[in-house]
Amino acid sequence: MDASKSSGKRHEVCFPTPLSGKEPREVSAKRMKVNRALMTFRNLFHKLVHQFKVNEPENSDLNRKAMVEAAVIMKTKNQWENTQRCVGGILGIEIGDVFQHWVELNIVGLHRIFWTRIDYKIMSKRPLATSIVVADGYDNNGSLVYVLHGRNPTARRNPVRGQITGKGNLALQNSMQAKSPVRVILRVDGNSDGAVVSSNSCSFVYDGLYLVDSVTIERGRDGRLVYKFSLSRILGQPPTFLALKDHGESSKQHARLTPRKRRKPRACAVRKEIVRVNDLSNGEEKFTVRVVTSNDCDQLPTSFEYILNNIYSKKFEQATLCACDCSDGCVNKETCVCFMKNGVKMQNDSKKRVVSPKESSLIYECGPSCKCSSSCINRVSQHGIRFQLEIFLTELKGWGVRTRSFIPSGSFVCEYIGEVTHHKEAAWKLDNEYIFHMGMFMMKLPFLVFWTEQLQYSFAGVGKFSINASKRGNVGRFINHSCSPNLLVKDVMYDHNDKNLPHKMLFAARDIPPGRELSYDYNSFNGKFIKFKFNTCYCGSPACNGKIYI
Ligand SMILES: C[S@@+](CC[C@H](N)C(=O)[O-])C[C@H]1O[C@@H](n2cnc3c(N)ncnc32)[C@H](O)[C@@H]1O
Repeated sequence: MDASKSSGKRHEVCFPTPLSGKEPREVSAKRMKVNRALMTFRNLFHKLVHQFKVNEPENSDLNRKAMVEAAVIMKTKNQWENTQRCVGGILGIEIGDVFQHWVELNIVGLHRIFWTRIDYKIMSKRPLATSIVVADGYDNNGSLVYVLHGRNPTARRNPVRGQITGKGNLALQNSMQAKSPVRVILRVDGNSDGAVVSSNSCSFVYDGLYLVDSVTIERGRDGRLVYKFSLSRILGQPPTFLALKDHGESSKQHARLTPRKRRKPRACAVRKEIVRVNDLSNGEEKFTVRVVTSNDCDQLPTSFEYILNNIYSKKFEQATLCACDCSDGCVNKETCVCFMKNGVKMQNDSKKRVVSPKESSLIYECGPSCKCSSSCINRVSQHGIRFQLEIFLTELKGWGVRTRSFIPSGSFVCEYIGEVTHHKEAAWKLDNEYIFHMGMFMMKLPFLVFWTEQLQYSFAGVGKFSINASKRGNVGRFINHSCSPNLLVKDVMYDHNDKNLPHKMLFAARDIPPGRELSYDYNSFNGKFIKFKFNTCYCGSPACNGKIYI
């Protein structure tokens, strides 16, 4: 029975949301808060899991326990964001954002209710749906179908035929009648093999605002009522990270995205793109680096030699780094001398991720002089790229790089590789777009004796060396600048001991969904350029300061 006939029309205009009228700065400030809350949660969660593993090795439900406890601790410290329930978009959260655990949805205010699929707000004494978590699928018309089960047939007070019961179901029906937008969060299956990562092998992706078009009520085989809500995505919203799939992509994790399996390509998705080069690295990288352009453009990047390691000028003396003699894969961080140099804060977890990318600017990894094997857990960024990356033509910034896989926050993405040269001999005075200036490590000064090496490093200035990737380089040379970047640059030492020549490693500053352009901040100290002259920045971020230093 159709409780409400759909008009059949797609909804063209976005409904007023809490975001309308907000200043771009307010939006980006809130986004930073949301990201900070997520980072705090993940650090706390990892710490608690570790603690529980030691104290309760028998407990098989440690992850869930740690998750709930971390969320409760944050709640008592008022560290949750967007704590008021509201209808529409949520400040600081963008379409395509990925969440690793259900409680993360609660902490950032996207879906305030725990473990229940429909969240609602009471308005004028009636429940109105605010958000739903969906794991169902799409029908042949491209509408999202959301199936809910009603009462047990043996229950005494069975509802009158056709009547909707349950607050959540009622809320969705009310949203349909009021034409009120509902946030849709897709539950995506995945496991931790480098694609979609989550401790409970599923993630959650914010897919934007939808309208409830219709509801049908049927009786299931077991006699229970089955409510089938049909929803359509409000047009005019950015395409989600599944746009790549709409164009015939068949990457490993796309196949796992159950909610969109049967979805038809949409008119608003990205233009048709053609793979021009299958692997720019010619098989050198572990994952292909392909080049794509739209079908009406056959441009290719200007030629350069793809290299996997920096090329140093012979003049540089590179003292040997002190090495560890661990035989346990460096799991004991208190005995590994390389790990110890990173200070008390742990730099990576067992999934080979930097736990908190913001913590330290200088990271020591084990290297060729160490006794440990190349699979030791303190060798995170020296084995090349770990995700499928793609070079594509941006509208205003020339070539750019985007990811084809989900990149979890804190993961190593790639190194900025090229020819390491002294400023005197570098071509940076010319119009060279591919120069990365290195920082300078301050030598220990008598009045700074109490400073740790890390602290001194943070106050270092611009150094004498730069990485020139104009003739030789890797995928890193194509990564553009953004004033709200999703990558962070870290200095990593592993094969030599000259702190003026660290490896410039790029790590994910947050979860990065497939299809998203990668960017870092050229204008920061550990960015690409010295502040000599600037061009107009086209990063398009609400926080854009309009300038990119070159
Ligand atoms: C290292 S290259 C990045 C790859 C480059 N887009 C290309 O086509 O090869 C740096 C150059 O990219 C351009 N670029 C990077 N980010 C930009 C931004 N946000 N706005 C404008 N231009 C940008 C500038 O021309 C800059 O000198």
